[in-house]
This record gives sequence, structure tokens and C-alpha cells, in this order.
Amino acid sequence: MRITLDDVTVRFGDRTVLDGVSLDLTEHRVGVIGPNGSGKSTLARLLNGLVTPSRGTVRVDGLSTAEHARAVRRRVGFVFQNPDNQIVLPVVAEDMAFGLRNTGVPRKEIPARVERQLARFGVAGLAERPSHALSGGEKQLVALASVLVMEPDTVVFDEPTTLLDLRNRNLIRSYIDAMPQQAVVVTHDLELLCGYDRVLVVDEGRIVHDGKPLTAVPWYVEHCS
Ligand SMILES: Nc1ncnc2c1ncn2[C@@H]1O[C@H](COP(=O)(O)OP(=O)(O)OP(=O)(O)O)[C@@H](O)[C@H]1O
Repeated sequence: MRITLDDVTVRFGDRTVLDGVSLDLTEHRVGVIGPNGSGKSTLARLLNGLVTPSRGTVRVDGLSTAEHARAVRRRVGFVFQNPDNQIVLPVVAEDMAFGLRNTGVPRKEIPARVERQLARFGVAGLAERPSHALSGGEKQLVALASVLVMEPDTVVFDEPTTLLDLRNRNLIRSYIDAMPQQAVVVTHDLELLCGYDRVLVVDEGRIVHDGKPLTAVPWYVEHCS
């Protein structure tokens, strides 16, 4: 999957949150790091059309996110930082099945697919539970599962481990490391980025460093802490 940003600026009111960003993302594992409020989530949201540019274009395999939002969202899944933004239906399994219903997956295969994905995260027991009554970490795991069950070509993760205990954080880290799809991961958890192909450092709406984790992480620690 190739995601290209061509001179992208994002403004909210009179605030410029991303400023003239150009990128060509083809790598299997891309990390995005930077200080609070630097524009990381906004950059992540651009990649599947949740945010569209005020100027410039974002293309996913050649499709403009502004013009082809539905097609882009099928290709690029997005895991929200706050799982409450992700989970819409009152029962976990129903919520996960909801997205699959419009994707051409045969109806009778849906429950097994949902169960398999929950089992991968060790939470198959949550399938029939009310989603509003899950703990924060359980919600985060269900939110991850509900995006991954759709099998998008690329998954954008916005701080996927913030609510997780050490064991589940390691589980998700291993899962992301092993998954066959392209992943773009926004995180403050610098260890997640070990072995990534590329790490972007964002500061004040610009890409201030772009390299391998071995150079990007120390650069970030030195310049942004
Ligand atoms: N919808 C919006 N309307 C107005 N301002 C916004 C909106 N979304 C983001 N911002 C502002 O844009 C800036 C960048 O936000 P963004 O969420 O991209 O930062 P971030 O790098 O992900 O931060 P953090 O590490 O704290 O999650 C912030 O100052 C934020 O307040």
C-alpha cells in the first residue's frame, strides 16, 4: 500500500496544525512520535480520510481521501486513541459484526471471524458482554479487534497501548510486529518502534526528523524532551 501526502496543510479555524507535509509511505512499519499537541493524531487521521487537508492532497493507492472516502476507509483501518470513539453497539460481538456486514463476508461466517479475532487478544470471553461495562483496557482490546476483524490493507493505530497493562501491551506489540498488513503507529511508547522500517518525528505541525528508529528515537529524546 502506498499513501502519499503532497504538500498537506491542515487548519482548524485560524490554527495551522499541520504545515506543508509531503510524505510517501510505502514501508511495512511506520512509527510516528512527537510531543503532545504536535499534530500526530491529525496526521494519522489524514491517512484514512477522517481529516481532509485544508490544502494539498492525500492519496491511498492513488485514491484521493477527499474524493473517495469510502473506498479509502475500506483499505485503511483506524484504531482510535479513545476506544469509546470506536465502539458503537451495546454488545461486544454485535459491535464487531456490524462493520463486517457491509463488506461482503457471508453472514454465517461473521460470528466465527469475530470470535477468532477476540481470541487472538485473549478476550473471547467478552463477546456477549455489554460494551459500556468493559474496563478501559478491555475496551482498547475490543476496539483493536473490531478494526482488525475487517482485515484492512493498512492499519493506523493512534496510541494503541495507553490503557493496557504490561502483558496486554506486549501482546499488542507482538501482534503489530507479526501482522502481515502495513501498520502506521502513533505512540509515546518508544519501545514499540523497535525494528520498525521508518519513524517520523512530528513537532509543531512539521516532520522534523524521518529515519530508522535507531536514529529517530535518540533524535527525538535529544531535541524534544
Ligand atoms: N478538531 C479540532 N479542532 C480544533 N483543534 C484541533 C482539532 N483537532 C486537533 N486540534 C488541535 O491540533 C493540535 C494537534 O492535535 P493532535 O491531536 O494532532 O496532536 P497529537 O500530536 O496527537 O497530541 P497528543 O500526543 O497529545 O495526543 C492540538 O493543539 C489540538 O488542540
